[in-house]
Amino acid sequence: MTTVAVLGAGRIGKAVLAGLKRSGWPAEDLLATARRPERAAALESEFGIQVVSNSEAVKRADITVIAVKPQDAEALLEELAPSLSGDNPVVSLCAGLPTTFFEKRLPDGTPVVRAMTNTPALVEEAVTVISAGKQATEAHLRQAEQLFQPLGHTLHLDESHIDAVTALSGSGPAYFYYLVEGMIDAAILMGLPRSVAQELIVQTATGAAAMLRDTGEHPVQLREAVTSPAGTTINAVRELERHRVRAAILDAAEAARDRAREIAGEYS
Ligand SMILES: NC(=O)C1=CN([C@@H]2O[C@H](COP(=O)(O)OP(=O)(O)OC[C@H]3O[C@@H](n4cnc5c(N)ncnc54)[C@H](OP(=O)(O)O)[C@@H]3O)[C@@H](O)[C@H]2O)C=CC1
Ligand SMILES: O=C(O)[C@@H]1CCC=N1
Repeated sequence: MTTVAVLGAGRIGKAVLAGLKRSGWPAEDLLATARRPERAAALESEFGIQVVSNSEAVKRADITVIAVKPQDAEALLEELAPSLSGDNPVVSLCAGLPTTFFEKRLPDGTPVVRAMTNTPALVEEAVTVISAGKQATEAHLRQAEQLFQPLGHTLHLDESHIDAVTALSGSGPAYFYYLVEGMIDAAILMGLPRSVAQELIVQTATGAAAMLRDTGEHPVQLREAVTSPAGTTINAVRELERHRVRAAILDAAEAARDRAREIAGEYS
């Protein structure tokens, strides 16, 4: 079996480990790293896997997943480079950092795959996009895909799209939570008890998401089905338009995309 090492098993790294375990990956073929001993101990007890040093992890792994924050990647790569052979693929989850960032710092020929997933990975509802760096072949992409399949959906896209993907699906859950928070506030404003407000809005969000997924209809059609002539919904839609919510969403996504580009510039 392929040995997978997850370097920096925080929120996203843990989601990858959990997915692999759910898919039946043997615990003895999974390795993780952490920089604090208490985190290492927690990972060992939660997953029943070995937590080792970064250099030992890459020496033993057939495929290495980098799941540290972008600002921690440079130091990590300095530590790793002497222990990597250049044959085994490295999969980066770091927002903003291009595959060239890794290719420059790792031994010549190291195949690098860039991936962007999202936190619904924790409930097997992620969407992960993977892109090949210069030395990554179709076989490396398939290997990377195996890691993300247990987390939800996986798509392949050219790396030129990954900053946009980061801004949309990577950050996207936060935008939906923000909308849900606003709707819960509206329920409180109108006097509903907080416990009812939460249930009402979370189930409305879940139901609307299930309709989008299961009917295959365009969101406009689904919205029209809710919006009765001279009814209540159109009054709300008018307010959303008056407050330029759609323009705000476009601007917000572009701002996230631009931050991803800025990160690339900061750590080129
Ligand atoms: N959160 C999200 O929704 C998404 C995040 N990403 C990307 O995934 C990556 C991880 O994000 P996230 O999981 O949220 O971040 P976390 O901070 O939760 O996890 C990163 C982990 O890496 C550890 N770490 C840092 N440096 C080292 C090192 N040298 N050796 C071992 N461990 C180290 C950190 O340790 P410590 O606990 O000591 O800080 C931390 O536990 C980021 O690059 C991010 O851009 C991608 C998609 C979605
Ligand atoms: O906010 C971030 O930088 C990370 C990347 C995508 C989602 N969270």
